[in-house]
Amino acid sequence: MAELSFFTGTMDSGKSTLALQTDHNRTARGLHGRIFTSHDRAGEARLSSRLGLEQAAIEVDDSFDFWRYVVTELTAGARIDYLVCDEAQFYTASQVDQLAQVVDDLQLDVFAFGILTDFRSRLFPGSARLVELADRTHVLQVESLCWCGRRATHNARTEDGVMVVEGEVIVVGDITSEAERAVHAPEVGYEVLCRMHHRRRMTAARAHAVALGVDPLPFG
Ligand SMILES: Nc1ncnc2c1ncn2[C@@H]1O[C@H](COP(=O)(O)OP(=O)(O)O)[C@@H](O)[C@H]1O
Ligand SMILES: Cc1cn([C@H]2C[C@H](O)[C@@H](COP(=O)(O)O)O2)c(=O)[nH]c1=O
Repeated sequence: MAELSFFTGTMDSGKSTLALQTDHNRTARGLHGRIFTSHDRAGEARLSSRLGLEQAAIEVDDSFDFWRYVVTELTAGARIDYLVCDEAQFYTASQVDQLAQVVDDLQLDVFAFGILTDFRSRLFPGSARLVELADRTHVLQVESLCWCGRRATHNARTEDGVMVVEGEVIVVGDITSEAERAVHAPEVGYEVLCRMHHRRRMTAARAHAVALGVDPLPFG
């Protein structure tokens, strides 16, 4: 039986790497897949991993129809055994419904990868629909860590180094390392945090400033 599988984890937990590995292992066994992504950091129609692997992919915008795409390809004689769908948090709920239809009515496996919540700790619509519809939801095994050492569960956004909780939901960007932050805090960056430090808006830089006594605790 074909399945709709959803693999989720914070930013930098290895989802894109697993997406590329999933495709690689199936291609190596003679299966034929299609790779999809949306707003990848490497640019349009690319699926990239921080480990340096990158692949061409089909860009999914809001008007893209998975069901129509697959049916058109199969009707034209193409062979498709599975779909790999990265950055699935950016897909619309209807697109996730189309993926479920592809699984049920065409018996193709669908492997979807994405973060669950945005910088405000609200579910992305695509991820919410995946949790509702997936046959299996897997949380990635490689744990990202908060600066305090706890498991990171939340994605924080920073603007000029300061954590923000208001703004556009989609802003493509990357995790900023401590070393990068020390030299230059980018306009928009991301940092993974545990829930407590996300609630308290306590990024690594802020914790450092508090420890040095130059920043008050965020109470009141
Ligand atoms: N220099 C490095 N050496 C080893 N592993 C790394 C390095 N840089 C990133 N990683 C690992 O790469 C993974 C992030 O990969 P990626 O697939 O891009 O994540 P995601 O798609 O979840 O954001 C993490 O598991 C991280 O530990
Ligand atoms: C939290 C959050 C993230 N994004 C963007 C930032 C990145 O471009 C991607 C996540 O990619 P990854 O492969 O999982 O690292 O999503 C966003 O647009 N809005 C957010 O709230």
